[in-house]
Amino acid sequence: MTKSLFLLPGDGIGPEAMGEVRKIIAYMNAEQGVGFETDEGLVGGCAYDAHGAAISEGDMAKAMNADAVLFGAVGGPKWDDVPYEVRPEAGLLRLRKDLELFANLRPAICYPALANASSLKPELVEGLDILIVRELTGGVYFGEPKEIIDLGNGQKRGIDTQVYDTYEIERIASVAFELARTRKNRVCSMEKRNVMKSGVLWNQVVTETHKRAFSDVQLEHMLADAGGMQLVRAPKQFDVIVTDNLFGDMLSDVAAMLTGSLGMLPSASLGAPDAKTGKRKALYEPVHGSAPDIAGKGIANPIAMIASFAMCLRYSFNMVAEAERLEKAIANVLDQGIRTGDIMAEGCRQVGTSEMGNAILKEFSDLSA
Ligand SMILES: NC(=O)c1ccc[n+]([C@@H]2O[C@H](COP(=O)([O-])OP(=O)(O)OC[C@H]3O[C@@H](n4cnc5c(N)ncnc54)[C@H](O)[C@@H]3O)[C@@H](O)[C@H]2O)c1
Ligand SMILES: CC(C)[C@H](C(=O)O)[C@@H](O)C(=O)O
Ligand SMILES: [Mg+2]
Repeated sequence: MTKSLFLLPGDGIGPEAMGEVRKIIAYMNAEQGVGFETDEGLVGGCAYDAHGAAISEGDMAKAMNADAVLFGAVGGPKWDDVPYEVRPEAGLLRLRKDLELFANLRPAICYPALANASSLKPELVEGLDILIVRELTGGVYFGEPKEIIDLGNGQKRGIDTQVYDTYEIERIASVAFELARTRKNRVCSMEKRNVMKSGVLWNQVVTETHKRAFSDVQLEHMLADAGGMQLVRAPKQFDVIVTDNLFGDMLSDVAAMLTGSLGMLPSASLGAPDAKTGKRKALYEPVHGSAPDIAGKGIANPIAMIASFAMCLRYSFNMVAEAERLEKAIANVLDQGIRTGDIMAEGCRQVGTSEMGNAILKEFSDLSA
């Protein structure tokens, strides 16, 4: 079986974090004979600089044909004034939409050694293990019309449209219920049915999907604003949270801070399994952005990117033991008190991006021996 990986490091700290994953891939090929075949392309601002588009057609085709895409981050102030259609973020949105990556899995795990790094009291986050399942190809991100119109009276109107069809809600709810069965068997669905028609439909379809095929899973509904509050009040009450594209974006950044830093949160963006082969298209992306404030300094935390690669091993290549070993390597390095600046604490040793990557690779290779 081929194992093709298409790497899109992107902008800002994206290439810095991806460099650490590249080392792990090289190690797995050289020492474990895994046989990953890698190729690389441009996405985001760097693609705009090279081709005038946030991703070229050639790189889109490569992403489409790869077994898995590894994505770094895009964006930055350099491209603040480029036309909206070709802004860096458009490259990521096109990848998600064209590859039909409707299910974005964002696990928020608080590693024991980092309970003190969260902005919340340690007892609230110790042992935290929640999974946000974010709908990724619908909602207000892609709904039409999406425009700014001139009203002709000195006023303009900005329009975004929140749209969800039954099948979109059904398939993301099914993913959440299936994943809950492998965890604590609980799903909390978040929408705003008190204000939004799409929220009313979301609530109905999740309820019906549950009744039809997943009644063994415990289901709860919560208004998304209250859900945000509960996430910081008592986050451990949740197991799996399923929500729409925009609420999922915001709630996952909130969840990131429960784990200590945005630099800790990985994600997997998955499509539906192919009817014939069972294979699903997939892109693995840290939740954080290009972090322009620290880009180029060699101090970014590469853990979100490395943990995204662990998700790739698990979901795209069924290399579950290797994924667990890589996650254990991350936990061990944190236990040793090795920290990048964003999760630095008293008594720990502060390191840069590549030193953190090297420490994780060493643990990974020790655990593999
Ligand atoms: N997936 C993506 O490519 C993605 C995601 C979010 C934002 N963005 C883009 O990134 C740019 C910057 O956005 P932003 O500043 O709102 O969000 P950001 O995630 O880039 O940064 C927010 C804060 O978190 C810190 N941070 C983020 N990742 C870190 C890491 N790995 N290690 C240490 N610190 C880290 C940053 O230094 C910054 O202070 C924007 O252009 C935005 O559109 C891209
Ligand atoms: C960069 C941006 C398009 C993206 C999103 O809004 O989905 C990011 O914030 C994320 O969380 O993945
Ligand atoms: Mg976001």
